[in-house]
Amino acid sequence: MEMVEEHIKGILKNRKIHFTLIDPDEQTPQEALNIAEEAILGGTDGIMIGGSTVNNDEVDETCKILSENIEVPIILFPGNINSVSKYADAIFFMSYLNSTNPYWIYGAQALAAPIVRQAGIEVLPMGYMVVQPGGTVGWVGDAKLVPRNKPKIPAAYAMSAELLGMRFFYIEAGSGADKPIPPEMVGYTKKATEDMIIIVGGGIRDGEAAYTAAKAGGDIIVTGTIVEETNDVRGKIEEITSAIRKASIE
Ligand SMILES: CC(C)=CCC/C(C)=C/CC/C(C)=C/CC/C(C)=C/COP(=O)(O)OP(=O)(O)O
Ligand SMILES: O=P(O)(O)OC[C@@H](O)CO
Ligand SMILES: [Mg+2]
Repeated sequence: MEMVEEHIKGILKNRKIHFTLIDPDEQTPQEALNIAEEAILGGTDGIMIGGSTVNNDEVDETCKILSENIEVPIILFPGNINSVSKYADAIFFMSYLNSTNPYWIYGAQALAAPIVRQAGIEVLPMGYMVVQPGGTVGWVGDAKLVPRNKPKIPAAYAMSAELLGMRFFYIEAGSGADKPIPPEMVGYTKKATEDMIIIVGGGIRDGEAAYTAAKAGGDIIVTGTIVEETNDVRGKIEEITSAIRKASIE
């Protein structure tokens, strides 16, 4: 397969992107494969593998079965240094920019670097920022959560992340958040950067919310919890991906 970053940029020339996040903690690898296949039929562009509490065997086994069966990119969204697998295509190599704990800002990255190089997977350098309510990842990551009414804060962080050479920036409301990232926050962040790929996730459950995030300036819209909750993965993802495509052409 072509390199994941090039693949993403190729799609972005024409439209915005949807990724499905699968938490390997929540189901067997075979069940994860079933979900991924349904999500692909629903139009998702890639599968992210991660969770805030996972172990390496779960990540490895889930990535392995996916890599043997699906064509879309498999991208690690690591919760810690044990979330690396050679069966993935790429990893969001992320720094948790609004953590108060140096481990999440830079310690984990230094510990993970040799493991990632050993795995031989593509690296996608990413700034990660968690906004209120923040959920489990806000708590686990000792975050100074961004207030929802301060849209310019992530914008300034994104600008600085771009200056440091990061090429992706993820604004996260927390998995299962009751409300997604406010659209004006996405908008300021997109405008503050020149070439960064802006990823938006947390609490997006339907076409309308996905449309809002894409329309506001999100390049990649992520949904995770919704596939754990619905019994119609394909239909739900179809609703979300068609809303993202609509936001892309308007
Ligand atoms: C660079 C490497 C390899 C590691 C650093 C990793 C960093 C900085 C992680 C930040 C902290 C963290 C715990 C992130 C988790 C992100 C994530 C995978 C969230 C999605 O998790 P879900 O599993 O949906 O949430 P729940 O655990 O609440 O279900
Ligand atoms: O589970 P949801 O709420 O879709 O959030 C996805 C992702 O942003 C979590 O890290
Ligand atoms: Mg989860």
